[in-house]
Amino acid sequence: MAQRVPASDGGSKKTSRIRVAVRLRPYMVKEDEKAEGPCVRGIDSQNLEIINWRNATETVKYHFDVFHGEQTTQKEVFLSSVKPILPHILKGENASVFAYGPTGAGKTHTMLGSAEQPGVIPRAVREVFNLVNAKDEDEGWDYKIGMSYLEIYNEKVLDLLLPNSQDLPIREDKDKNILIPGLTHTTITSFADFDKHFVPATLNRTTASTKLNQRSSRSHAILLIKVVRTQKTLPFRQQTGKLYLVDLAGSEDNRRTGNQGIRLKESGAINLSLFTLSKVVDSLNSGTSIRVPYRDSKLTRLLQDSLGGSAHSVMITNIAPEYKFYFDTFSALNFAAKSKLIVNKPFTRETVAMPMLPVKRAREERGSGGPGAEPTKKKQKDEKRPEQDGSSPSAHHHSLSEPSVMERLIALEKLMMSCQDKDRQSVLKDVAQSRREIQELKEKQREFENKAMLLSQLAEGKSSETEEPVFRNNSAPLQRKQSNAAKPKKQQAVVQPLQVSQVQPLQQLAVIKKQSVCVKKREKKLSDLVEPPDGKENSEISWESQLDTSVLEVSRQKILHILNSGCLKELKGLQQIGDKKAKLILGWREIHGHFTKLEDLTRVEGMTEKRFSTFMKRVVCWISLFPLHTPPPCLILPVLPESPSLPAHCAQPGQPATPTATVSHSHSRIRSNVDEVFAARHTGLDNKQKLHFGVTMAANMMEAPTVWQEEEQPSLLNQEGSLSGQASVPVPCPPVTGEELLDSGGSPTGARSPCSKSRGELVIVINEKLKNSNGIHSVPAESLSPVISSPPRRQHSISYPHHGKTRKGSRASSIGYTAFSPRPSISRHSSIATNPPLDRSKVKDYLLLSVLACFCPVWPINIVGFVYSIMSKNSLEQGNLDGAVRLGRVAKMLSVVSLVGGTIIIIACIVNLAINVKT
Ligand SMILES: Nc1ncnc2c1ncn2[C@@H]1O[C@H](COP(=O)(O)OP(=O)(O)OP(=O)(O)O)[C@@H](O)[C@H]1O
Repeated sequence: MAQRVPASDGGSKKTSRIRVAVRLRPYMVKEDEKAEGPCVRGIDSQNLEIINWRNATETVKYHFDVFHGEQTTQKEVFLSSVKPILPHILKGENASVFAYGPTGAGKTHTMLGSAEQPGVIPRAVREVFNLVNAKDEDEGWDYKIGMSYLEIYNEKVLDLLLPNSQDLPIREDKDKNILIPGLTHTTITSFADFDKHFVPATLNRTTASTKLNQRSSRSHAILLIKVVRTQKTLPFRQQTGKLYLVDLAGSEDNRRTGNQGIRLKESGAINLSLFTLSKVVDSLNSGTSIRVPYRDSKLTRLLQDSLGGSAHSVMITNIAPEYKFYFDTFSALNFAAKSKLIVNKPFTRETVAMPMLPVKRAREERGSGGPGAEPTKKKQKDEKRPEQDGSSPSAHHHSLSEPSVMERLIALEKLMMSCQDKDRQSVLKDVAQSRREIQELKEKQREFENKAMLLSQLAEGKSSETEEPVFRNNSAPLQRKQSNAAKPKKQQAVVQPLQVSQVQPLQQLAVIKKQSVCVKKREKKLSDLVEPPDGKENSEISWESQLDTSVLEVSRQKILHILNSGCLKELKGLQQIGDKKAKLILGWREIHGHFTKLEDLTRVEGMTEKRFSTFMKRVVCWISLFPLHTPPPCLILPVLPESPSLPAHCAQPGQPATPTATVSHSHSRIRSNVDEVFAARHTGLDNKQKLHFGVTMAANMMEAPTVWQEEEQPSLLNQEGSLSGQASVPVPCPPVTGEELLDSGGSPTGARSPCSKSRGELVIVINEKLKNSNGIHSVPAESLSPVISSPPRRQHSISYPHHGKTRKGSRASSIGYTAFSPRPSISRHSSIATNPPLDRSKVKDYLLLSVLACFCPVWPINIVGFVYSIMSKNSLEQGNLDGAVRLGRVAKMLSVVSLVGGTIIIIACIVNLAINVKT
């Protein structure tokens, strides 16, 4: 969550008055200067005077922060007015520079300038890069710079980086931060990079010629430069500073501009927004007004932060010396004079990029039915305390956990996460190497934790039985066995982030379920837990407790990852997140930086606690079952010492014996990669039931192995933590049948229908090739149940019992996508898998054809065709290729019909005419 850290000076809360500079442009026509002389002139570097229109023998004097005379260069303006505020944005504070003044007074010249005389914008951006580059590496911060560019034209917010963009909405979050969901934000790495994006975007800005300015800006342009700096080490603080560079459109007297038609309309919008700006300034100055009318125009809404907000602001008021501009100049100076009284309250926007410790602890606390919110808060405070004083026992935990180790682990984890994108060969190498390193680090970490526990026990005088260590061990049960000889209660230690990594999915699934819950779960059905039949939502505990914390944590981190780095489309792919919410999330990110924890989502507009909890239920379940960025769902088959039989409570009356595969192994773990698992055929299932079906089956798959763990707790590891000897691998039947599924209440006895009678059939595809870098062997598919087939890798097998055939498609890793599909339905999933992505080049443009058709006398068919072709074009621009193709087809059809029909009509007319002429 973004925090407001007061930008303090010497401990006192800092306020910053808007700095107002006035710049007088030189005469454009030298003759004017000679003929009438200027109506305004500078007295010194801060004062100027203008002729009093009531009495021409008097002048009115003004005092500003800076006065730039006609001879002032662009560089001087930048150095004295703009450069001083730029360092603030590197500290997570906001800054804004806006040019104000009548049309033709030199605002664009000041802000943009020319190639020979670059203005504030290029100089400021270059300076930001200079400041970042000058930062010492040893300071320990990473800097990232990005840009957005928009214009407000006729009260529409348009993205200048995305030509032909639509009007974008302006939103405000709970913390009064203004955000524009959907606005393009581009990362820039150098000034040249900035130039590459900025120059063409500037050409997109609406300009036109008026009587007073050859190239008059018809819109307000706002360039946003965002600097995000992230600490390289724990606690990975992240500060986001924004620089707004605003070139306002000039106020216009339409009697003099000669505006008509569209120019007049533009002028009306410009004047109205500037009038609102002046009302805002008035109301801020009066100090009594209850409501500052920021919302009365888009301009003031966007500048809300800079006027009476949190930015360090500089206003450059441009004025012209000519008499014809007298009243504009006079009112601009009055506006500037009252603006300088506005006081802003800058603060640093700070987030923490990575959670320091696993969240599991919080859940454990809740699960223990213990303290409510207050004690939890207290605990959190306690956890923070060691950083400050380091005197409490828990301080030992922190100090002994050695940030450097944590950092290395996290770095390794990152490496492995990023490995997904690399070539598989190099990935395997990296992973193997990383695994070795992780193992070493884990050992080291464990040592520290043991010491930490010891110290804490000594300090608090409690036995290890009752003590709960700060770090929990979520490592795989097989590894834990080693140290579990004495079976201390919940003796858990080690490093959560590691288990997010790609190399660990099997362990994650192996510990998918707490042992005590697994049997109950068979009887109760997970579907009930995900969403109970009465429609009421279970408390968070009831569903979260069904998943292992490590899996839960991984899922949470995945969601967090998507929330923090996902594009609009990816966000929309999350359950419960529609277009609007995705945009709001993007906007929230814009303002606050990263989501530090999932609960931050509730701070996004419209995301109530209830919605959040539903969102979590669905998404966490799906992701935990089908990780998106990890390899396809894997199933760990439990390894038992000697052909163990299924525990009595797991045997189902009337159910065929659980098929068992016997495998000989001399390696540490037996691991079956269930390449893709899915169900087919859900006649009569609605979406909700399909969701239950998917979740239930997958959860059962993961649950099944732990059933045996409960009773047997087999210890197959030798000293090196590896397994030897013969092992039997029981492979469960699909644990939930279609009938069970439809009967969402479930049988109280937990008895299940035989697989053969099920309406939904689970097909497990075992990847025969699996023999991964770990030396882990797959379970041979032949030795498994008949329902388990072994198609080549990356093939998906769906069995339709009533068709008596199996359909195969190349649906590699598609389960992951299903987990993110807006409506998780298996049928949809299937369609995603079978429809290859459309090639953009295949979408044809029928605009010309439909325009031609418009000349045919078959109205309104041709007009409809024309409309369709435009819609197709729009869809293409919005990335909806499918829609574009469909609309294009209709457009083509209508246009062809129009052309053919029109041609026939024309020919008929000509023939008719010819006959008439003859007769
Ligand atoms: N300080 C200056 N020195 C030299 N030329 C200037 C200066 N200021 C403005 N000009 C020139 O005056 C003309 C009008 O300036 P500019 O377009 O920047 O005005 P503006 O305030 O942005 O007008 P509008 O609001 O209509 O866009 C331009 O040709 C510009 O080059």
